[in-house]
Amino acid sequence: MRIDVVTIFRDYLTPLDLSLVGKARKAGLLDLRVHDLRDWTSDRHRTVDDTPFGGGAGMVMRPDVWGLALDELLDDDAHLLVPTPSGEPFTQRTAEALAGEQHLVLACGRYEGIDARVAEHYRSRVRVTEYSIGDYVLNGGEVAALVVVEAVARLLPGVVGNPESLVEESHGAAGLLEYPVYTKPPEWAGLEVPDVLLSGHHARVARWRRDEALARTSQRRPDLVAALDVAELDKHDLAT
Ligand SMILES: OB(O)c1ccc2cc[nH]c2c1
Repeated sequence: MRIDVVTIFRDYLTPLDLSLVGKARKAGLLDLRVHDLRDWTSDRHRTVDDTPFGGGAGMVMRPDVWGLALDELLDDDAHLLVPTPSGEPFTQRTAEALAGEQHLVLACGRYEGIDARVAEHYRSRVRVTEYSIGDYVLNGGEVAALVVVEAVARLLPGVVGNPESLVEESHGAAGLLEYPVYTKPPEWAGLEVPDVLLSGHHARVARWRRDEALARTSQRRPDLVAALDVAELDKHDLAT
């Protein structure tokens, strides 16, 4: 997979040189390129923004500069992703779908956002998705780009050491939050590990984990309970 990220703050993306994503890049599992939008400017001040039509506070990112960048980076099979607080929710299902694609291009906005004609223009050429990572507002798209790249990259074959660890995560195929996890020591701060986890009885452990996942989901995310797919619970041995 190739991922291009376009930003005016390249240093925001340096965490992608680290840990699993960094190792995946070095191993050739992910071709990630970070670009400075200002490289497509031609004026002395390398200007990427201007005042908004219709008035109002702040500045808007210019479509002409973005157009030069995206014309160069987008090929026909690319998927243009534009982080924005006004986008559709980015979820684990979104990450799973994107992990099967060949080329993602992330356009990181700043200021009051990118001129709306950019997304409109490229919809005639490539898939364009404006997405939100949550109901809060950041100062730009770079953090959202970090979220998307990590959520997608970890699903690529070979990136996570043990693919089994992807199966029972929160928001997995069964749609549940993950059960609580424990490790040594068996007692800490006067708190003990649940006996069932020390029993060596795998069926009981699986049942306990299913029950805990359901309880946690009901308590913390009742909205997810409504969407639960019982068939999926059966598949993942999370049914009764
Ligand atoms: O909250 B966000 O994910 C987000 C995304 C893009 C821009 C551009 C200017 N502010 C932004 C916020």
